Amino acid sequence: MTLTDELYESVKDIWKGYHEHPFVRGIGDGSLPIEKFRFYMLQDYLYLYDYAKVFALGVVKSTEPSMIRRFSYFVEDTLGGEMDIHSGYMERLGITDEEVARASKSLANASYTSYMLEVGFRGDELDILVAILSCAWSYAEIGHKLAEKYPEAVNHPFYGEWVKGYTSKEYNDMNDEILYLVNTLGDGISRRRVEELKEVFVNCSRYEGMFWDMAWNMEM
Ligand SMILES: Cc1ncc(CO)c(N)n1
Repeated sequence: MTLTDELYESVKDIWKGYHEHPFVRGIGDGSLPIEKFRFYMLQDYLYLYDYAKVFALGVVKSTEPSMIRRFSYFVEDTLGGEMDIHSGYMERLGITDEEVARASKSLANASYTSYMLEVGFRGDELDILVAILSCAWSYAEIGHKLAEKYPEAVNHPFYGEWVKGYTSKEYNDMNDEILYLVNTLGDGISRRRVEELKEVFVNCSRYEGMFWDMAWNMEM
């Protein structure tokens, strides 16, 4: 069993909850009220700046030139790739730069990003990749399952772009690369280390669940 198989095993019940979540299902069948999505988009936009910073901590913590470059590329891929999905929606939803500048993170968002940053400051490259993995991998899985369960979801006039973004080759390539790096760096680590990484993975997965609840309830 690879490290990522083992990590997956420890969160599969939590992840099942994402696929049944009313917010996620609402994106799939197009029934999600726009105001909830607007709330989510702004929060997720703020989230992604910190997510990029977690990758940036990987630049700081890495010693191998190839890893420094990988992390730097992930920073750029987040700010310039994934955030393109957001920019399109921000415009359509009328969320201006001023509104972003004035906005503050919800408690769930602030807790989640603080936790990931703390793992990044405290840990090494592998901790950083595992903290990131539950985000990247669960969104790839959500995109994939939505496209499978709701074949029309990608054509939805509003939510289609979101589903397309997270089922795109670029997004999935990045996730595959993180999976590969976790298994490579994690090859031969001690049981104790595996347990530490599982704790990070489970905590981040629980935070993902809180983020979906926060979005659905528009809860600051
Ligand atoms: C909260 C959250 N988790 C994961 C992703 C995917 O990167 C995202 N955009 N937002």
